[in-house]
Amino acid sequence: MIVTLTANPSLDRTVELPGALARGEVQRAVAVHQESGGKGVNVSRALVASGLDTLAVLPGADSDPVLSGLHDGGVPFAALPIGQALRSNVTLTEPDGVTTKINEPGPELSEEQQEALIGLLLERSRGASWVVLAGSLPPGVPADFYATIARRLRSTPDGTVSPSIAIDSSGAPLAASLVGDASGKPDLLKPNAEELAELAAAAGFTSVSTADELEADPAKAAEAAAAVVASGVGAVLATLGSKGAILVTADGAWLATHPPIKAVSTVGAGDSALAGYLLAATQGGSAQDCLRQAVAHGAAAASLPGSTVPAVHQTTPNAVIITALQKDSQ
Ligand SMILES: Nc1ncnc2c1ncn2[C@@H]1O[C@H](COP(=O)(O)OP(=O)(O)O)[C@@H](O)[C@H]1O
Ligand SMILES: O=P(O)(O)OC[C@H]1O[C@](O)(COP(=O)(O)O)[C@@H](O)[C@@H]1O
Repeated sequence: MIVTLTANPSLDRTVELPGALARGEVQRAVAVHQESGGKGVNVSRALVASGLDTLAVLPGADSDPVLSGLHDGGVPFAALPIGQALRSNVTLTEPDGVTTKINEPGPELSEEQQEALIGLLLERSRGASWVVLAGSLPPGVPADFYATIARRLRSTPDGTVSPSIAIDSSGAPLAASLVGDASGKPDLLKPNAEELAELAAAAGFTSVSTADELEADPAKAAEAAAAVVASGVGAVLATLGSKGAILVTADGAWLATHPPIKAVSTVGAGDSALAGYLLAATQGGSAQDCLRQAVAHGAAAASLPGSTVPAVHQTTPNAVIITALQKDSQ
């Protein structure tokens, strides 16, 4: 089973615009899509779509629309009531595929609620193969929340095998995943190009590049990711938007590309890519198999409206081309 934690879930509203976004003008939406979202929630939704065993752990009341959506969508979840409504995030999509996202901060979690959420996750993660810690942290939660959880997941007093840990976040919580001893560091990090640029800087990679440069130059992205792996992370799956993704481990570095698609909405594409990776990993796939399925899932998600996640049969892994890269860090 793959357990996901979304500390800051959201009701994702995607508004399709008839043309380019016109600031300061009134525009009429062509269509609106609404989905339960947040990074871990999306990973669980994508895994359910492909028939995998998963559980989404999150805060929220049973009556909250995010939880009702999970219930209606057949996504198993365990929720901690927090006495506050979850947030709504809005995405504006333009016909040429450009998306603009506005993410709310979300409800504050008290120290007691944070501890209760960790307790719920630890209890429900027993026997899990992977635990995914994903998304931004709500107000009040310290940046090292994921590192603390990773340590606690790995301190199994009865000697049972602890799950592999994946982290997909941004900003301070992402940088905090590189700090401290090995027990707080993830087996897998899933940054996008912007987050890889932040991570590489945090890992002390001196020839830091911008997100645009990393997307345009996969070899450079692999160098940046190798610096992150050298700091004690098991593997880095860095997604590079329409350029595909790279995977860097201690054993090698690879680039995966997919033939061009018509991008409809990229919301949830990164989360779908992570789900594709985990799908292949739990089926015993090699590093290259995992990367291939990640990019197949990401491309399929980007071609679907709103934050719709693809099932594996909607993906085209055979169309993905894998190339080996040099991964020498500085
Ligand atoms: N415009 C696009 N065309 C084709 N594939 C895309 C596009 N945008 C995203 N993808 C796919 O989705 C994956 C994740 O997208 P990316 O934008 O890098 O992540 P995130 O959603 O986390 O910011 C990419 O690796 C790629 O497979
Ligand atoms: O927690 P954050 O960083 O605010 O991100 C949450 C948002 O990201 C999403 O999970 C989509 O993520 P990706 O586009 O990176 O796959 C949305 O469902 C959600 O609204």
